[in-house]
Order: sequence, then C-alpha cells, then structure tokens
Amino acid sequence: MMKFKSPPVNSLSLDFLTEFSISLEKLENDRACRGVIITSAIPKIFSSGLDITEMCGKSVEHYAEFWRAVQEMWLRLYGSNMVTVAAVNGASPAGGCLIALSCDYRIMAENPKFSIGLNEAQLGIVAPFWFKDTFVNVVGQRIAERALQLGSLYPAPEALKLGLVDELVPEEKLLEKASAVMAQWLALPDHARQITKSMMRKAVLDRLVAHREEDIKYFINFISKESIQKSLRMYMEMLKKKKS
Ligand SMILES: CCCCC/C=C\CCC/C=C/CC(=O)SCCNC(=O)CCNC(=O)[C@H](O)C(C)(C)COP(=O)(O)OP(=O)(O)OC[C@H]1O[C@@H](n2cnc3c(N)ncnc32)[C@H](O)[C@@H]1OP(=O)(O)O
Repeated sequence: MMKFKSPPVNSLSLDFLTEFSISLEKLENDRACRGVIITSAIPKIFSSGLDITEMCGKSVEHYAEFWRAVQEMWLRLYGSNMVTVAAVNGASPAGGCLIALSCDYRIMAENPKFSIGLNEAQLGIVAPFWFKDTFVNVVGQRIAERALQLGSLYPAPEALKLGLVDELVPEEKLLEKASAVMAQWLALPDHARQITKSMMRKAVLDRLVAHREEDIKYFINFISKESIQKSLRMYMEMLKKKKS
C-alpha cells in the first residue's frame, strides 16, 4: 500500500512526483510485489492535483523539469505491470483524478462532499492530450467531452454514475474493500493480465513517449503566457480567500 502524506493537501510538487516515481519503480522491480493500493494518509484529501506554485513565476528550466516529472509519474503508473487500485478517500481534482484514472480500479468513499474530475478548464488551463486520453479510456468520448470542457468536478455519487469511479463504499470500509478487489485481481495469472493491460493502454502510452519533448515545449509555451500566469495567480488567491 502506498499512502500519500504531503500536508496540507497532497499537492503534486516536483519532490512529491519524483519520490512517487522512484517508489513505483522500486515496487515494479520487486518481483514479490504484484500490486499496489494507492490512498492518502490525509483526511478528506486524496490529492489536490499538481502543485500550482510549481507552475507560477518559475524559470523555463524549472517548468521543463516539473513537466518531465509529471510525465514520468504518469508513464510509470499508467504503464505499470502491477495491479493498481486507487482507494480515493477524499477530494481528487485534476492531477489527483489523473492518478486515480491511471489505476486499474477506483474505489471511492461514499461521501458526497468528496469530488473528483479534471477541472483544468475552471482554472483557465487545458488538460494535456494524455490526461484527456486517460479520461476517455475510462468514461468514453461523450462524457469526457462534456466533463473536460466544463472542467467538472463530480461528487462521489455522480462520479459513480458516470463510471469515473468503479464503486463507492463507506469510508471506514475503503481499505478493506480495496484489499478484497486486489485479491480478486491477483487471483489471475500475472502474465495474461499484464499483456491484456498493455494491449489496452499501449496506444495512449506510446503517443506520449513519441511526443514527450514536444509536449514539454507545449507546456512551457502555454504556462509561460502572461494570461495563463494571471489565471493561476487569481486561482491561488481565490483558494486563499476561501478560508478567510
Ligand atoms: C494547447 C496545449 C495545452 C498544453 C497545456 C499543458 C499543460 C497545462 C495543464 C496543467 C495541468 C494541471 C493539472 C492540475 O492538477 S492543476 C491543479 C488543480 N487543482 C485544483 O484545482 C485543486 C485546488 N484545491 C482545492 O480545491 C482545495 O484546496 C481542496 C483540495 C479541495 C482542499 O480544500 P481544503 O481542505 O479546504 O484546503 P485549502 O483549500 O484551504 O488548501 C490548503 C492549502 O493548500 C493550498 N493548495 C490547495 N491546492 C493546491 C494546489 N493544487 N497547489 C498548490 N497549493 C494548493 C491552498 O492554497 C492552501 O494554502 P494556504 O494554507 O497557504 O492558504
């Protein structure tokens, strides 16, 4: 089991992403490890998504390093040979949702206050093509089109209806259920399951691998625009004001 613990809200900073990728790599190379449950140690928060401060007022070199780390995390998780189960025990916007979507199975706590989705459009930014591809592979084109254009965050019951998560359980039963699902998936021979998983995900993974440098350039170009920087600053201010 991997438990995110980066207070206050498990934002995906460069350090967090690097540590996450290294942990995944270690587990992947450990023949004794056939599956991983991903959850959070922070109450009410699975992950708040990419750390917005990493995308504000930084150098081009920093943006490149940060984006490469985001790509690396996704390539490792989406392309993992292990069984991956997300036990979503709190809010899961944007990059947090991407992590859940990249797993093989998503179980969410049945709390309508917890929401999940790719809300980038609400921040005035655009979900990259591989976030979009991952989303489409889970919920299908029509639901993804609407959800991404509106940047919708769905409360747990709605997320279940759309197929964004596979099931809801009472929060106290989340890890028990995740373990039961893991046991069910691990009962199959690894070889057949792994080849099938790879077959289902290969095209989407290959697309990023083939365009990785181009994608970094797009990101830098996009995020460096003054209008985008302004949107992100305003969003951060809004988050801070919400408290007072
Ligand atoms: C054409 C080609 C285009 C190519 C474009 C390429 C790329 C661009 C796309 C980049 C993709 C980005 C994906 C993302 O993940 S962006 C991040 C989106 N995340 C969010 O919108 C979530 C924002 N946060 C929240 O909604 C809430 O914080 C919460 C997670 C629901 C938790 O709420 P609560 O418990 O009430 O906590 P607070 O709101 O008070 O937050 C505590 C603390 O943490 C700061 N914070 C929250 N989220 C983030 C974040 N994502 N990054 C950095 N910091 C964050 C918040 O400001 C508070 O800070 P202070 O204590 O200092 O006030």
